[in-house]
Amino acid sequence: MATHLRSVGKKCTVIGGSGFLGQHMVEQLLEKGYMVNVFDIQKRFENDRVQFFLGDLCDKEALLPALQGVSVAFHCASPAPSSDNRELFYKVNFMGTKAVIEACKEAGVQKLVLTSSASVVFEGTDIKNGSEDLPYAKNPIDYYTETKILQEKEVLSANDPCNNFFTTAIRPHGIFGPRDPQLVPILIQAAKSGKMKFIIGDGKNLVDFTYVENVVHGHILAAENLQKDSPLCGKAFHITNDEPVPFWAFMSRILTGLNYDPPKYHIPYWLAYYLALFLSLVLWLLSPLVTIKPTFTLMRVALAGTFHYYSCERAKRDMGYKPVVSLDEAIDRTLQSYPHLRQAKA
Ligand SMILES: NC(=O)c1ccc[n+]([C@@H]2O[C@H](COP(=O)([O-])OP(=O)(O)OC[C@H]3O[C@@H](n4cnc5c(N)ncnc54)[C@H](O)[C@@H]3O)[C@@H](O)[C@H]2O)c1
Ligand SMILES: CC(C)CCC[C@@H](C)[C@H]1CC[C@H]2C3=C(CC[C@]12C)[C@@]1(C)CC[C@H](O)[C@@H](C(=O)O)[C@@H]1CC3
Repeated sequence: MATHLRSVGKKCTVIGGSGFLGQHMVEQLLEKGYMVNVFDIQKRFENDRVQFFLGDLCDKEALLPALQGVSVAFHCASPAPSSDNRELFYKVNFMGTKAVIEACKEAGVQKLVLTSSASVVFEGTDIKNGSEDLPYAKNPIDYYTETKILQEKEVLSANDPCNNFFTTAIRPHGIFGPRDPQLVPILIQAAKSGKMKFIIGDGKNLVDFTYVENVVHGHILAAENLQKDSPLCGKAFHITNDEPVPFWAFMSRILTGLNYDPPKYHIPYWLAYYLALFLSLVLWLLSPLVTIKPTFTLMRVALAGTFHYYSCERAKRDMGYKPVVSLDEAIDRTLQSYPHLRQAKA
């Protein structure tokens, strides 16, 4: 109730509001009484209560109309990690984020909440209950992560209380839920083509998978607690389900829930890693002739074979965060939302 009263009459803009996370953000913000603008390069849904602004976030002039009269901007736009396009990541995540910051300041937006990623500290080695104090990855595992680091640094250093401009970053990890175009669809595609037979490593590595509604909840709490002298100013926060789970148990639960066999043969982590490295070299050599998107990338193998779970104590302490949907419930809801990916029983 208190949250609802505080949010009445608030106007916000969701940059990237047509995306997976963005659409869920829009739905919950509307439910909480916010007036919502969406700025995105594409329009992917219809809603009379939302004002759409189509454009590229790299263009400050295009952003300005979407930010007029707005007190909070949520920036959750990014090229898809699978696009593997170095120039595009740099242009949108780094240069584009600079344009977002400039446009927010020019339009008089007071709060900017960035969707960063817990992967900004991940280098392919184990992280157990990692806090936000871990250093940024010195050797980020892919271009996407490299530019998420640049982006987060840019947003956090733009925090400027003297000019009434406050910034914060949310670092989710492994977002999943209805309409996710990435995790479940890629997994099922791999299963359909017979590539999900192997468990990389011993299968005991714990990781975070975070239900999209919890991620949205974290963003809204961040916006509502971001103000002068608050501990959120210029800081990053992990938002997770706070229930780390073995990577392969989670994958198996999704696969069996959609009637696919779970992987059962183990291959050593080092073997999968060198195979993915060899594959990426071959694809790089072939790249002038043909473009192939491999299922097993170095990033995916590293994520599948190591521990990577994070503490969300800082978010609990500074913004009163607590997951609103448990992992069990989240998996059930997600499975129910993909009837078209379910394999008919033989
Ligand atoms: N999905 C995950 O597991 C995950 C985990 C951690 C962090 N994140 C971050 O969360 C955010 C949202 O991710 P998502 O999974 O919803 O991705 P998504 O691809 O579904 O949505 C991204 C949106 O950004 C828009 N966009 C891309 N380039 C743009 C541009 N130049 N101008 C305007 N709009 C543009 C796209 O059209 C799309 O609607 C991203 O910043 C991503 O880095 C995602
Ligand atoms: C070995 C396979 C074929 C497993 C297939 C599942 C993968 C497609 C997903 C498992 C973990 C996912 C993940 C991401 C993408 C999809 C997976 C690799 C991210 C890299 C997407 C971008 C986010 O910023 C990352 C984050 O920090 O949360 C994701 C990490 C997990």
